[in-house]
Amino acid sequence: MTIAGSDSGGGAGLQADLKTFTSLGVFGTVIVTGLTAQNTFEVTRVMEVPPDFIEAQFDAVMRDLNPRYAKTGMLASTKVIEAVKKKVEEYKIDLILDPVMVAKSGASLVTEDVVSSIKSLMKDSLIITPNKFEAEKLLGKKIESEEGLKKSAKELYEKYSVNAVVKGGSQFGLDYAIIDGEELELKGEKIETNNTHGSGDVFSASITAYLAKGFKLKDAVKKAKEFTTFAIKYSLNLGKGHGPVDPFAYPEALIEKEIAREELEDLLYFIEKKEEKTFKDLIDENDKSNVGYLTKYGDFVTLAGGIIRYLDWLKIDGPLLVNWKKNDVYEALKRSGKKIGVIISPSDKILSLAEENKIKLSESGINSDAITINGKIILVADSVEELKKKIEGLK
Ligand SMILES: Cc1ncc(COP(=O)(O)O)c(N)n1
Repeated sequence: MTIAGSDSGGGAGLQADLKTFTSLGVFGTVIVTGLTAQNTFEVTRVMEVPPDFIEAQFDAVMRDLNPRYAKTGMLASTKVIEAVKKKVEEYKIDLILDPVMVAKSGASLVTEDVVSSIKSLMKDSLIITPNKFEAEKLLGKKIESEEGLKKSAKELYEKYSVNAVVKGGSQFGLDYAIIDGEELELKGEKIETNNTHGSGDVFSASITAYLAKGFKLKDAVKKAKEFTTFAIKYSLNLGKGHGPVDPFAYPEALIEKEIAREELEDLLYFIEKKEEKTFKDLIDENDKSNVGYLTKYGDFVTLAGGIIRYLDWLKIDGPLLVNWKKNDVYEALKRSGKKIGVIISPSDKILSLAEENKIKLSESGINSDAITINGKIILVADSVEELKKKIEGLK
C-alpha cells in the first residue's frame, strides 16, 4: 500500500509508487493524502485530502484487501500525519516512512512545519528513508561529509529506535543504513543525470514491494537500491526540469531479452528454411555465435554455436545465451546502434552491392547496413524484418 500524494506530472508520488509495485509483481492499494499541481520543474499547488476522508480510505482498504506493508509519501500537514498515525496504529501496519518534504524541483510539498509530527510517526515505523536534506531536518544539523552521512543513520537509529537508511544522492553517491543495529553501505553505479524525479519514491516503494514478496528487510533494502539505480540509469528525458526515473525499466529489460530471443528464432527459421541457398556460401564454419541481438538495455543475446554447416545443410546450433560472450556481432551492433546482426563472409555480391552504393559498408558503423571487423562482414538491421530483406538482396 502507498499512503501518498498525486503528482500530476506522473513521475513521482503515488504514480511512481504504483508503477514500482506493478513492475515488481505486487498489487498496490492507495491512500491518497493530497493532490499536487506539478510538473518536472515546479509545484504550483498542493491540496490536502481532509483527514476524515483519509481515514475512510484506510477503513475501506483494510476491511477488504488488508495489506501488511505500507509506505508513506507526501504527508502535507500535521492533521494528515495524525490521521495516518491513528490508522497505522489501529491496523498495525508495517510502515516504511519516506519523510518527503521537498520535490526535486526544490518546491515544498508540505504546507507547514511537519518535522515534529513526522518524528512521532517514526516510532510507528519499520524503517525510515530520508535523503540528506530530510535527515538534516530530523536531526537538526548539517551533514557535510560521508562520515556525517554515516553518523546520521546511526543517530536516527539510536535516538528514535527505528531502522534508517539515509540517502546520499548524487552528492555522496552512496547511502548508509542501520538495520537491527547492523551497518550497511549501499553503493550503486554512479549515473550522471538530472532526471531523478521520483527516485526517492521508487526506492521506498520498492523496499515495500520486496517486503511484501517475503524478503527480509536488509535484503529488501539492497534489492530496492539495485531496482532504483536501474530506474535512474534508464530515466526518461521528459519535461523541462528533472525528468522522471523509470520504474518500468526493470521489467522492460526482461521483456527485451525475450523479444531478442523471439527475433533470433524468427531469423534462424528464415535462414534455415528459406534462405539456405543464399547463405550456404556466406557462412564461415569457424565462426561461432555468428548471430546476435543487442537490447536497448545493453543485453547481448546470441547462440552458443550459431549458424553452422552440417554435412550439406545449414543448421542452428543452440542454445540461446544472454551476455555470455561479447563478440564481433556485439561490436558491430554497438558501433552501428542497430539491434540484430549476422556475420557473413565477404562475397562478390556484397562487394559489388557496396560499390554500387546499394549497401553501405563501413568500419565505423555510422549509417551502415554492414560493418567490417577483422576481415569479416556483419550485416546489421533495426529489426528482423529489415535483416531478412537485406539477406534476400544478397541473392
Ligand atoms: C506528490 C509527490 N510526492 C513525492 C514527491 C517527491 O519526489 P521528488 O523528490 O523526486 O520530486 C513529489 N515531487 N510529489
